[in-house]
Amino acid sequence: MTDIYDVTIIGGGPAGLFSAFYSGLRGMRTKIIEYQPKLGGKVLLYPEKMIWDAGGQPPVLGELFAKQLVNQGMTFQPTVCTNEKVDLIEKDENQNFLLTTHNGNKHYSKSVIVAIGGGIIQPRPLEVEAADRFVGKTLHYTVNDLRQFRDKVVMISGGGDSAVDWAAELLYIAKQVIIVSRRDKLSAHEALVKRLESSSAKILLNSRICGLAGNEGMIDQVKLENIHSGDMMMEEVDHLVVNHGYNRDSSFELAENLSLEMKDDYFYVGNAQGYTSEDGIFAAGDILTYDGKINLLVGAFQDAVNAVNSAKTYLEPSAEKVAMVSSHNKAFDEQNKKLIREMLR
Ligand SMILES: Cc1cc2nc3c(=O)[nH]c(=O)nc-3n(C[C@H](O)[C@H](O)[C@H](O)COP(=O)(O)OP(=O)(O)OC[C@H]3O[C@@H](n4cnc5c(N)ncnc54)[C@H](O)[C@@H]3O)c2cc1C
Repeated sequence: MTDIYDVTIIGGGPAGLFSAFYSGLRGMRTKIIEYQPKLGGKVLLYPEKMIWDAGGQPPVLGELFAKQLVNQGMTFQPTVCTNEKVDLIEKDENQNFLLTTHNGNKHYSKSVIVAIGGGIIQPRPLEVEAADRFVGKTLHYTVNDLRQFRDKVVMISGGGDSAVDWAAELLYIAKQVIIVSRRDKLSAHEALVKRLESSSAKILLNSRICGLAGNEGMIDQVKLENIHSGDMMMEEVDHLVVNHGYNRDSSFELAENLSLEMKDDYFYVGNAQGYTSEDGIFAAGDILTYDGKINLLVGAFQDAVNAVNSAKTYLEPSAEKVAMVSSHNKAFDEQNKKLIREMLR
């Protein structure tokens, strides 16, 4: 038999996870569909970055923050389907949504929250022969553990914000930081670039990596080419962090009778209440755009609350437009009693 959920959230990043928490709070049967094997969204790309601006939260590493997001998202035990990419959204004759994923699975829902952020994100690989031999050991696309770089020579390839961020952070940890960029200047926050320029970091501009030498996953040397003169040079390196940006796939198909207003081929234009141009489809997080939209965690959380409240009133027009504050919610009665007893002990 077809199992029809009240709301199905596409994307298990901050917006999707907070939507799942909030829809549970509002008593809606909820499902999350996420393409990656793990929930957490883009935050999983910066596990070792300190997050300072999440609001009411002490500075926290991305890894822990993602874990906390997932725990909160699971409060009301939504159904979670990972490793599934939503490819097609349709409506059936009863006005229920039918979502088909890349592996042919079908999901039925009365409403949908699109929380796909920047889409499915994969780091752009280093285009150098046999680079795969080093991935996970000394060639990194995300930084999972800063301790491995202690007193090592670390090369960072890329000249954008993330690359410069990492170079600045590694100055305090690595023996030597080398930053390599094809551009003729680093294009990141001015203050950070100045800090790097006046530090011990070696900055190699107009250069690209054209070869890696080493054995059993351990890089010994990186071969570089000056993109103007063609001159070659070798650098002795222990670890290589590649930050060449990301490939994004934010595509899915809509049935002919459905439409979502889009901007720049990937933002869904909606409003601050999460409404999109299509009845019953709401959006939250980085995929949504409207005047005043903030593409940060705090923005994703606010969007999530609004999208859930809009989905709730779409399903039950007489429902409160806004949920009560969480401490007043019956769902937490037992836990509140327990926590207060523990505090008073
Ligand atoms: C390097 C970096 C550092 C950052 N630092 C900060 C910071 O310090 N503070 C801050 O507030 N913000 C920061 N941000 C921004 C913040 O991470 C984003 O605003 C936030 O992750 C947006 O959440 P989201 O849920 O909208 O999207 P995402 O986090 O992108 O999550 C979307 C999820 O949807 C999934 N998905 C996409 N398409 C499909 C599909 N068709 N089917 C199924 N699943 C799909 C994706 O796999 C992904 O898991 C940073 C971002 C980056 C890239």
